[in-house]
Amino acid sequence: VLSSAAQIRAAADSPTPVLTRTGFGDDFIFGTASSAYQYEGAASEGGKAPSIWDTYTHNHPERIMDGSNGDVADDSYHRYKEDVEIMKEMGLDAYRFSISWSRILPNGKVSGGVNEEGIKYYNNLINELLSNGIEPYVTLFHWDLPQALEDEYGGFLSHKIVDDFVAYSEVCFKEFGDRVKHWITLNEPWSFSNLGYTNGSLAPGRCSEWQQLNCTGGDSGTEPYLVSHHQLLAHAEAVNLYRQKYQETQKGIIGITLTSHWFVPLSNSKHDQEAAQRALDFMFGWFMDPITKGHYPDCMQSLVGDRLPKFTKEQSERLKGSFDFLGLNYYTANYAADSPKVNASRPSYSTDSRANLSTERDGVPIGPGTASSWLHVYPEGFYNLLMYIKNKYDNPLIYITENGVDEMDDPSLPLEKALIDDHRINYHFQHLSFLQAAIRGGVKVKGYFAWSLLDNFEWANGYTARFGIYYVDYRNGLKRYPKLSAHWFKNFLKQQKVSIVSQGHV
Ligand SMILES: OC[C@@H]1[C@@H](O)[C@H](O)[C@@H](O)c2nnnn21
Repeated sequence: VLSSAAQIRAAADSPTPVLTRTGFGDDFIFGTASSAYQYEGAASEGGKAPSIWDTYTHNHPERIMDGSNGDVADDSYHRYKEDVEIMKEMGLDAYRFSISWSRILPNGKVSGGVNEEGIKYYNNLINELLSNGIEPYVTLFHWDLPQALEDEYGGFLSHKIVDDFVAYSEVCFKEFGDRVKHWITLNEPWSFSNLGYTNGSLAPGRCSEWQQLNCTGGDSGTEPYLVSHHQLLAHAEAVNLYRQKYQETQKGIIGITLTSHWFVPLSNSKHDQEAAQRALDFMFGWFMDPITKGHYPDCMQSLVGDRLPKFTKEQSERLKGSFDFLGLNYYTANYAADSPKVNASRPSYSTDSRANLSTERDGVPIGPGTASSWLHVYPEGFYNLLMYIKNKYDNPLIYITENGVDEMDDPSLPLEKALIDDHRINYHFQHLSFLQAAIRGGVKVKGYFAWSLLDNFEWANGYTARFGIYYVDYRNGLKRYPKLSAHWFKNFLKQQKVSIVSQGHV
C-alpha cells in the first residue's frame, strides 16, 4: 500500500502527472450521481405525496443550515432534458439517479394506487438518457421514505416495511426493467440509520432524549440497529424477487450502495489499531458482513449484545450473496482511537464501537478541510478501503457510485470566480489515480460516478454546500454553468491527458 500511495503521491507532485481514461479499461464507465429529493423539486406536483424529507424540512427548517428544502431543488423534474444534454455534451456514459417512492406510490403501498404521472416522469427520464446513449443506474431508496408509511407504522422501525419495499420495487422492475439494467436497492443504509436515528441530523430526526439534540423522539442505542436490520431484510427480499421473477428475462444486475470512511489508527498502539478495525466493522461490516456471511460482525455481536437484532436461519440464507455488484461511496477518512469507557446508562450506536473517531491528530487535520465538517480529503484511504474489501470480502464486482467534494456557497463571489474549482479537479485526479492503482492491484471496479453533476440540496447543509461539477445559480433561475472541473472531466472523457491544476488557477 505505502509503495503505491507513495508512488501516486510522487506522480501527483511530479511536474506533469497525467491520468488517461484508457488506463481504466475499455469496459469501465464514467458517470455522475444524484438523488430524487436533492434534484427533482416538484415536491407536491405530478401526483407526488410527501416523503419524510418533505415533512422534516417543512416542520423543522431550523435543522437545515439555511432553512431550505427540496420543494424546487434543481427542478430536474421539469429540466431533465437540459441535464441529459449536459451529460451527453460532456461525454458521460451513465447517470445514477433515484426514484421517489412517494412519487410512484403516494401512500407508499400498491393498494393506495400507482401514480401514473410519476411512472411517466421516470419513463421520460430513462428514455431521454437512452436516446442520448447514457446508461441509467437506478437507486430504489435514497432516504425519501413515503410519509404515509412513517405515519402508519414508523417506516423502517417496523418489519412491515419489508413487504411494502418489495411491492414498490416490483412496480419499478415491471415498469422500467425492460430498459434499466443496473438496480441499486438502497443508498447508504449506514447514513439513513446512523444520521436519522443516532444523532437525528437527517430525517426523521430521531435520537435519545439525553443527547439533547432536539430530536423528535427515539433511542440512539436501539433504533439504529432496528432500522439497519429492516433495511437489510428489505434489500434481500427485493433482490430475491428480482432474481426469481425478472432477472432471467430482463438480464439486469442488482446491488446495494454502501458507504465507508477509511480509518487510520490515531497511534501505532495495538489498541488504536484494533479500534480502527472496529470502526470499519461498525460502519461498513454492519452491512457487508450480512450480505456476504449472513451475520453481523463478531465485534458488533459482542459489544452491542441483545440490542442487536438477530437474523433467522432463513433470513441469513436470503442475505448471503444478495448482490451482483457492490456500489461503494467513498469520500473521506477518520482517525480512530481506543475508547474503552462508555456510559452504560446511555447506550448509543456512536459509542458501542469503543472507537473514538476524529479528523485531526495533535491539532493537525487528517487532510485538507472542505465545506462539510465531516469531509477531509484523504485520497489514499480510497486505495486502502478498496484493497481491504478485495482481500476481506472475496473481491466483489464494485461500482464507485459516489465520490466528490464540495465548496461553500459564497453569494459575494462573482460568477466567474465561483466556477473556478481547482480543489475539485485535484480531488478527482487524486482519487481516480488511487482508484487506478487499486484496479492494477486486482480490485474489480467497473465504474465511477462523481458526486455530483449539479450543485443540489445537500441535506442538513441545504444549498450552502456545493458538490456539483456544474454550478446552479439559485439566485438566477437555477441556470446551470460548467465549473472548471466540468471542462476537466470532459477532456478526460474525450481521451485527452489531464493533470492536477496548481492552486490559485486563473
Ligand atoms: O454529502 C454528499 C453526498 C450526499 O449528497 C448524498 O446524497 C449521499 O449519498 C452521500 N453520501 N456521502 N456523501 N454523500
